[in-house]
Amino acid sequence: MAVRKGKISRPPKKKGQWEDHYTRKAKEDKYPARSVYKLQEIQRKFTLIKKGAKVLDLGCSPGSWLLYAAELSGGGGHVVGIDLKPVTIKLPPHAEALVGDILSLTPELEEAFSSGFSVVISDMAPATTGMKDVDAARSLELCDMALTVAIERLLSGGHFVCKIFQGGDFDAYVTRVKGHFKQVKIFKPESCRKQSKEIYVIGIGKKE
Ligand SMILES: C[S@@+](CC[C@H](N)C(=O)[O-])C[C@H]1O[C@@H](n2cnc3c(N)ncnc32)[C@H](O)[C@@H]1O
Repeated sequence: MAVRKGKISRPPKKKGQWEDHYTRKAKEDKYPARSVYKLQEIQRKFTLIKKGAKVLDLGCSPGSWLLYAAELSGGGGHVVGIDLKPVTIKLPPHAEALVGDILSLTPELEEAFSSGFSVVISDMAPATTGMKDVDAARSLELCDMALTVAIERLLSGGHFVCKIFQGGDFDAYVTRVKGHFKQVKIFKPESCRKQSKEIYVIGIGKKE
């Protein structure tokens, strides 16, 4: 490895190094991100989003889950997303994306989320540092907020999907989810990158 001016110089990344089958497929299928296939696998296994569903999508940018959830719920449904970043893709009329921070909701956002949802999905991810424990702790903070939002806004019998970076508090989080849902499943979609610590906690049937 060549060393210059005290810095380690790494071989340049090849163009498209992180492109894989799912990235290419997302482009072909006209979704803005490969993450759509994770929700698709979850949907194929658990059938959580039905026609007419009212869905809240936390961490929705760039909009793949939002678009897919809107396709599943159809025109009779409604999908609302929130993210720190705007969604710039064209959405169908029954889907909307709001900009905001789930960790400090403004009264306007509280209002937009006020009515009963049949499904709350969260693919939120913190900006990663590469430090496993820090990343897991930040992910957990987002997951706890997603669970709070789900408990407050889901209809009885509603479902919850939440991405989490596995860390020391993972089991305790799953226990918290179990307190509010009739069934809880842990699922790692095939389309998750193999090196990723992410996994999905799925709460089925919110308790009364
Ligand atoms: C993996 S991306 C979501 C991809 C999305 N599901 C899709 O399919 O297009 C994770 C998102 O979580 C968002 N996020 C992270 N922290 C957030 C917060 N505090 N409030 C809202 N969104 C947040 C990020 O801005 C990022 O866009």
